[in-house]
Amino acid sequence: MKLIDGKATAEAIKAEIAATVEQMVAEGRKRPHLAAILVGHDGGSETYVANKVKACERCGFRSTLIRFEDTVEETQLLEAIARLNADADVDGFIVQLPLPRHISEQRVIQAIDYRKDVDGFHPVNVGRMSIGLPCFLPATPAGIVELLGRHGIPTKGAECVVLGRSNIVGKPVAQLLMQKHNPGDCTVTVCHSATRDLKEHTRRADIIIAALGQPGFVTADMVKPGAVIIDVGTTRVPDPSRKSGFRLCGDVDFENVAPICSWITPVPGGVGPMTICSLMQNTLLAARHEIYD
Ligand SMILES: Nc1nc(=O)c2c([nH]1)NC[C@@H]1CN(c3ccc(C(=O)N[C@@H](CCC(=O)O)C(=O)O)cc3)C=[N+]21
Ligand SMILES: [Mg+2]
Repeated sequence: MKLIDGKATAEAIKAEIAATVEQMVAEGRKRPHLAAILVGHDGGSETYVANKVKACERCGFRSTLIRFEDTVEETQLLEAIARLNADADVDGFIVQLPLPRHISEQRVIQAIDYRKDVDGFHPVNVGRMSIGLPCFLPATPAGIVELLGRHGIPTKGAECVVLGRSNIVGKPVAQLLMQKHNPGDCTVTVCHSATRDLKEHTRRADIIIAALGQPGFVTADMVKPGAVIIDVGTTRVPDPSRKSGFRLCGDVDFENVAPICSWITPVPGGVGPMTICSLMQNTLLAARHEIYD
């Protein structure tokens, strides 16, 4: 079994980005600028946004964090988005999800100028991705594809089973892996809560992408020996023995699955750091106007 070190891969990519940024600055151009809107004080969201701010520093980007209480009205959020859309210094921004129930995530996402939508969640970017046009790719799927590519994991003709059908991971990663890309050219099956005989599918898979948010869901009996396992889960499970009071749990029973597979991503230190890194790559693309004018 070989471990896919997402943390080290992300560090290497951020070093490449930082070098590009210093070159831009030396040429007299402005630093890329990423903004984030954070609503409320959800522990996970706080951590992710803090990691994004840290990654911006590492890449030489400017970053701005805009906070709202979870009682914020949708109109106030839409106003903040309109200001970021109009701010010429901001190259890209994200609105951290999930949002409180009284706010429509779709209305919020659609208010973002798709040319600054570095999360790749706007319907224009989703649509362009699905027909293979240049666009901002969603960060987690892009990070997964990058991990496969940088580790030389063959995908052409591979049977790939995706567990989960969310708009931010399951659906887009299935799209990317079935396209005529390298990495790509997989035969993709998307499984979800209504799938019958799940094990029938997973046992055939050369690559399993677990993105359903259920700790330890993928067990050894579901995995073909030699398969590649990508674990997208990051559930916080209470753990009194930790100072934080919790530990991060992936969707894969790592202890029992790792010995039988060829490659596996750990949690933490696998897909999570790559997600952040893809966001930095998108912000650089936005600042350089490489996708939209
Ligand atoms: N608009 C929006 N865009 C997102 O990209 C987005 C989002 N909303 N909402 C939530 C999910 C989740 N997500 C993660 C980011 C970093 C880690 C990450 O850095 N994980 C570290 C550990 C972090 C920790 O210690 O908790 C790791 O796996 O090693 C994980 C998950 C981005 N998301
Ligand atoms: Mg909501």
